[in-house]
Amino acid sequence: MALAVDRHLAILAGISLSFVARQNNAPLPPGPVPLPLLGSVLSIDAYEPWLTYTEWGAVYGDLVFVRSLDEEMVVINSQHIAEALLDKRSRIYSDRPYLATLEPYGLSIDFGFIAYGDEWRLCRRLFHQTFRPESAAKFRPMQIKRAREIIVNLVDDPENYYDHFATFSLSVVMSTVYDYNISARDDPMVQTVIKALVPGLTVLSPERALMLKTFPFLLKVPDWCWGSSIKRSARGSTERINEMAEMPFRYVQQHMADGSSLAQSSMVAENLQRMETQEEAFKPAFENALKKAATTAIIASYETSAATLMIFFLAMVLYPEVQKRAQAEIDSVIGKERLPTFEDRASLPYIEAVLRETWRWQPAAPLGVAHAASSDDVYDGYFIPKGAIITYNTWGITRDEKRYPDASNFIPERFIDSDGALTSDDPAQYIFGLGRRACPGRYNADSSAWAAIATMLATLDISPAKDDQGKEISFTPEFIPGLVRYLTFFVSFCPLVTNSFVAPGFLRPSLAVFRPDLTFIQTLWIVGGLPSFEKKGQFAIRGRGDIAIDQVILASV
Ligand code: HEM
Repeated sequence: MALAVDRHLAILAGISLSFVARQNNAPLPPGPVPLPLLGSVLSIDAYEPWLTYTEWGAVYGDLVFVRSLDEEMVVINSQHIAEALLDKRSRIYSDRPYLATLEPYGLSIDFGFIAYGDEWRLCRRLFHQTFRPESAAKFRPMQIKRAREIIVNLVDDPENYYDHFATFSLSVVMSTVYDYNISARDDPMVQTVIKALVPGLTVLSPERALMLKTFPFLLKVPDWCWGSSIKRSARGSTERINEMAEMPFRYVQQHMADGSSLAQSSMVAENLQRMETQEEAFKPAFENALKKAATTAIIASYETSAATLMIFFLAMVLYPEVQKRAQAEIDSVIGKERLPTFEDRASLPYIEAVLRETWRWQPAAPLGVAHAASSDDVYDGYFIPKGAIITYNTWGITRDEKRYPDASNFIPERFIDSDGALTSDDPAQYIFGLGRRACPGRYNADSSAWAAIATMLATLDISPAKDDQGKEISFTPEFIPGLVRYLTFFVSFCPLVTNSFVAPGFLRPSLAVFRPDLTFIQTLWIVGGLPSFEKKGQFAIRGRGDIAIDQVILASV
């Protein structure tokens, strides 16, 4: 009943907003001709909007103007223009689009989605101190240790590979931010995170964002009144998210108060020590920003890192010759007596090329995170209006056939020149976004992905599973759309019995709230038509030899 009411209100909201007339007559970038009221909303591929934007790029060029209902959007289809606007004019292009649901549901704790301003600046500065390249390097031994734990978990429980990738993402970030070691099963801190994010994010959707934007009074109606379900669910979500932010924070404070050596080198501990020397008046704002930066790290890293490892797994199954070549490089450079460490990285160019191709082939965030123009601008003769959503089509860049011939295939060799050295083209330069809002966790993300990929290649053979007759089970990879894109049949359904942060199946419809390029109509389409989660294919994982697996197990104890 509540859902039906919400949907009706959402439709009303959409219609009323679409009557808002645009006053500006200045020339805009070329783009599809909008329908009255609806704009181009019905022409955009609801599952994979980046495909539509890429097609429009071929027709209209690298800068495309799109109107969807009341929203104005500029799609950037080339790295060159992205650099020119997001980076060189970052003063104008560093804001985020307004999402009416963020604040009421407690999700403004994620500074990745808040407006460009002083609070964002402080959060980002705190975050950067821990995650900038020089500081991030000190976490590498921990990342290697965690990567080896993936192998132990995979050998122990190969079916739930997704959970092991999720546990890896979470264990790396919890160590970095709180110096907290998560336990293998039923960890209380992980349960708190799950409790906060599963229901918290599931109740969110662009429908509600649009509804609250149009009918903000819904947050004020008394509890007994019709339409109050939004207010109550918002309140519950905020409470759970606050607990998720507070619990690990208190853990660090307690260890510091006990004088324990634990938590001395984490992001939170280091900054709490710094805070001691600050003026009293500044301390509350500083502590608040620190909590935001810490919680953002958890939210931002978990999904992206796990999704990347799934893409790598898929590539190894579909391209066995790549897997063999990568293993041969490890065997010849490192041998079979020990496992890869970061000291080996420079001597393993093919592994590096595999990582680059993993970033490029199926980018985890195909449209990045939308920016917003904070003032009017003119670029290359085109007018970009203040408030326009600026969508950077990362996917389109990865599919540029001039730069990446045979772009839909996984070919690490494209990053190796004729002398066997790496080329200067590194997709990490664009898949993490650009400008002042570019991903500040990218060095950590890059090291985590390298550690996991190199360790898995050194120790495991990954192949398609076989049926009872010994025939390989064929499958067609399917993805769940969202801010982060996931393979469907990898998805495990039961996050609460393991340490995985939250199953992507639960998260998907809700995270769409952070995709302001998706309107509520598209979201209904997606939510109504999510592919089933039945496992359509399963992978076989085998150790590459007892020595390697033994080493992993010993090293991770
Ligand atoms: C596979 C890994 C990852 C990918 C592909 C990725 C990608 C991105 C992208 C595309 C953005 C938006 C950039 C923009 O607005 O232009 C972003 C933002 C962000 N990422 Fe990542 N990310 C990854 C991992 C991580 C990790 C591990 C962390 C933290 C440890 C992290 C923290 C953040 C934060 C805090 C923001 C918001 C920045 C801001 O708004 O100022 N990310 N990421």
